[in-house]
Formats: sequence, C-alpha cells, structure tokens
Amino acid sequence: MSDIILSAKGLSKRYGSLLALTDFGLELKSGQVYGVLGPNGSGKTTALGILLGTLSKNSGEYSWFGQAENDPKQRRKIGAMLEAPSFNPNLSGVNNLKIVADIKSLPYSEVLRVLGIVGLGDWGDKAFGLYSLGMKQRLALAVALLGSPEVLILDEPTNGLDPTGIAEVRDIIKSVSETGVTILLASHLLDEVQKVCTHTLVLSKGQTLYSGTVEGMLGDEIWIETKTSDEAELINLAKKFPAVNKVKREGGFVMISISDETYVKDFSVEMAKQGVVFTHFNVKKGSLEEQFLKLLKNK
Ligand SMILES: Nc1ncnc2c1ncn2[C@@H]1O[C@H](COP(=O)(O)OP(=O)(O)OP(=O)(O)O)[C@@H](O)[C@H]1O
Repeated sequence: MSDIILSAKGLSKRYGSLLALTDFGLELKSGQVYGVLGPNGSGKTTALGILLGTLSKNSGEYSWFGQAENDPKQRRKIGAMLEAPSFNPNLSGVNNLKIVADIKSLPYSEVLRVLGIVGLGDWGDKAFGLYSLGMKQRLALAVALLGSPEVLILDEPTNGLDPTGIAEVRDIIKSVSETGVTILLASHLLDEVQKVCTHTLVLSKGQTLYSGTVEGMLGDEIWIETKTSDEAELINLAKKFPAVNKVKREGGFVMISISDETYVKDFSVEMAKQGVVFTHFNVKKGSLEEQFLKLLKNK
C-alpha cells in the first residue's frame, strides 16, 4: 500500500484581485508532521481550507489516500481543528464532546479516550466555562481526535496560549504523532515548527519558498555558542580561523558560525592553544528563524 496520504499540486486561490495562494503543492506521507509556516496572511488557512474541501479553489487538484477529492469515506479518516469550536460553557467537557460524538455517530467510550490523550481526564466533569485557555484549546484538539483519525489537520494549534499552554499542546501533538498519526499543521511560529515538525513548507504571500525536511532547511551551518572571560580576544582569534564564517554577540554569548561540524574540534583545540578558556561551549544547528529570514530576503 502506498504511504502517500495527501497529494496536492497547482492549487491556487483568488479573493477578488488578491492571489492568496499560488501553485501550492504538497506530498504528505504517512507518519510525517508537516508544518505550513508563514507570516500572517501568507495563505496557510486558505491552503488548509482547500485541502479540507471547505473552501473552493481556482485551480489545481488534490487527492487524499489516492482517492477523488471530497470523497466522504476519505474525509472520515481526517480530524481537523481549523478554528476554535463553539462549546457550551455551561456543559461539562464530557457532555460537550458527547454532542460531537453523537453527530459523528461515535460511541461515548471515544469521549473518555480523547480526554485522556489531551490530559483532561480529571476535568471532564467540570463546566467548560471554568477551563483555562490552554484547556479550552486541548478540548478543541480532543474534538479533532474523536474517531481515531489517520490524519490530523491543525490551524495554529497554540494560538493565544501562554508558554505552559504552548508546551502542553506541543507535547500532545508529539505524542499523537508517535502513535503513527500523520499531522499537517499551520503555524506562524518558527520555534513551534522547529520543535514539532519533521517537514515544513514555507509560504510567503501565497507562494511556496521551501518545502522539505526541517533538517534540510537548517542546512549544514553550525553555530557554537560560547562564553569566555576575554570576549574581544576570542572574537579576534575566531575571525582568523579558516572554517569560521561569522562571529557575533547574541544573548550574552559569543556565537561562532562554522562551515562544518567536523571543524568544531579543530576550532576548540586551536582556541585552547591560544589560551582561550571557555566557560560555556555549546554546538547548535542553525535556527529555522535565520533560514526563514534568508528565504524571505532572497525572494
Ligand atoms: N474570505 C476572504 N476574502 C478576502 N480575502 C481573504 C479572505 N480570506 C483570506 N483572505 C486574504 O487572503 C490572504 C491569505 O489569508 P489566510 O487566512 O489564508 O492567511 P494565513 O497565513 O492563514 O494568515 P493568518 O496566520 O493570519 O491566519 C490574506 O491576505 C487574507 O487577508
């Protein structure tokens, strides 16, 4: 059986004179966590809406599980959280979910299962109106998980949450993906995509600037995050080391960009020879943010 979950090509969408999405293509494979990344208004929601069949397209085609567009049988394999569902604040989490379970003809055992996944098992009997923002978002995620979908589509799943809420939702997404569920999510948060996704597609003004693995987008560039007592001397010496590309001060560290990981050891040996004593030395891959800004600049 093919492991291609979704195949889309040439999708475009126009709102009057505005071209919101141009030639959008995506191949989503089983087990991937694909993040559609882009600033506000770049076309993320438009793309997801078309793929879910809730929005018409002007051109292009897509297919879920190799079947025809809008095939209801395929639609049942997809769980979606596009915008916050309207829950009744006076009803408990369980009773709100039971309404959705009834609509989808699912057994109530599903309600308890999904509440457990999103960590609301103990809050199921409490009124929705008492939930924190993070808990409300997790209940919305629970709705998308009803019926054990093979694919989950999430639009800005951590929108408006505080750092704790963001971390909780991230952990749920990661653990759901570890059970084999394929995930397509939209986000404007680079950090979120870097932490959660295996693949990313970068959108800007409706155009795709990159599509592929997150690792691939990060490239080979390595940053060494350092601290030492004589920063000026380190900067001076680092700039003379042949494999060093860039040196900058950032967040209390001296950041040194090096062309290849294999030169990191040589660099530290050379600095030791020159009498530099590091109190902090941490090797990192380039950040998605840097690559993202580069893509936008090169466009
Ligand atoms: N119904 C509509 N009518 C007219 N223009 C629209 C409509 N929906 C979206 N747009 C425009 O299309 C562009 C893409 O919007 P879209 O919501 O897809 O972007 P987005 O990346 O999801 O943004 P956000 O992160 O703010 O949700 C924007 O310029 C938006 O203003």
